[in-house]
Amino acid sequence: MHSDLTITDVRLTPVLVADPPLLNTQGVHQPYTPRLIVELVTADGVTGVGETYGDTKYLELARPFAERLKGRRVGDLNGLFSLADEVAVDASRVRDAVDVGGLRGVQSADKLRLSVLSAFEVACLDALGKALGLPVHVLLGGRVRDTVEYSAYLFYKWAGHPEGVAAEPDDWGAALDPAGVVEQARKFTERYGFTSFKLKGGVFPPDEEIAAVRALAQAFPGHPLRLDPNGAWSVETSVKVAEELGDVLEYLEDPALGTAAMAEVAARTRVPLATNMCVTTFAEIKEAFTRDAVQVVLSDHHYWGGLRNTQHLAAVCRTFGVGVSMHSNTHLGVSLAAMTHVASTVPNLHHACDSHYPWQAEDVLTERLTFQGGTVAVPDAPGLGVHLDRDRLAALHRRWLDDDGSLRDRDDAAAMRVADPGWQTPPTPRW
Ligand SMILES: O=C([O-])C(=O)C[C@H](O)[C@@H](O)C(=O)[O-]
Ligand SMILES: [Mg+2]
Repeated sequence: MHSDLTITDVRLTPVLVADPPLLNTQGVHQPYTPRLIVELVTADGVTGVGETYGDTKYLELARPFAERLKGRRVGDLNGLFSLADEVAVDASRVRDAVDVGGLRGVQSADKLRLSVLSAFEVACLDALGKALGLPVHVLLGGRVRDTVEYSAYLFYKWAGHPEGVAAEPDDWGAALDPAGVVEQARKFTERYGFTSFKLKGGVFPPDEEIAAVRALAQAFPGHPLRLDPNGAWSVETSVKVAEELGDVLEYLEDPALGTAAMAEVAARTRVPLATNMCVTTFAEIKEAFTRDAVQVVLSDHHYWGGLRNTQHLAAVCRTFGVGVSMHSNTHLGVSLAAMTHVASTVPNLHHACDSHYPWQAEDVLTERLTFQGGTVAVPDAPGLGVHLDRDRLAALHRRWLDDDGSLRDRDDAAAMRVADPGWQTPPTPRW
């Protein structure tokens, strides 16, 4: 085959995607969330697509990265890492604190770079797969399962965004107590067939969240349950919750903030601890694994630096007897396809992956990916196996263009201030 896989054009399309009023410990989701769609075009006219965070700090890096990509080949995946190193990160973008709108550990320049690189890596793999007539999972070594299991990602939520805020309505209703959480879980099972459940916690005092998980355990006996307060609890509170829910939890996710606190909790409970906050980079693995601070790492190909880095992470976890699964943040179908391809290739993936996708009624694809029995079938068409719907992409981009800038950077605390003007990001531990 003599196809010319040189990248001749790169298109960056920031979009704003409708998001329901989902609550977390920092605040509430904005009515629209920024995402970035990346397209690479090769000399032969093959287009590859990727997706990542769309906030300004990612766009700032994606633009120079895109310029540097032109003239390179889509198969040069290793070269992406040296290219990323060349892109300067504005120091003001890197704060020694948990991300204001993503709850995915401490921000660093490298993590920002990797979060951008990952979209280009996925787009390269998509283009390569299309050019070769092979699905992305084959380029990653081949799938070891035909379907990938996802869990129902339950959130406390309001019925709607605050009055006066422009937003798309949703049909999920409010969920602010145990009965509301169980009802939401039932909708998830009816609509998508999910059989395991994760509740986003850190929103209400721990006793209320314990009651919600107990109610889930009663409504869905024997089903895997997780609770994730995003580091909102002290070590003592974490241990207490672990004791009270030890008989029903598959794992407790990031009960306390940071490796030291997680190690202390882990030493005092038999409930496995999972994280997408204290192990978010390769550099954080050694200390966490040495201290036995976490038993499951939730990879996220966006900030771990792509699909191949996710496989590397899984191999490290396997070596150390640590479990692996996948974290998610608000995302569209391009990312769900990428997650599904890589998850299908990881032999040691024994927990259902997270996905926000059911919360996103909007997408940029001609055909949405579907969950059946809580699983997504691994696409076998060339590349990611998805196609962009240009009209939808243009409409979501138009929304981004029309925004006055207030929604272009996700900030859950700012969104909460619309309803509660005195709201500040709560200090941790909150309880
Ligand atoms: O597992 C997690 O920590 C997440 O999914 C982080 C997200 O930011 C979640 O808290 C959210 O969407 O509010
Ligand atoms: Mg989490």
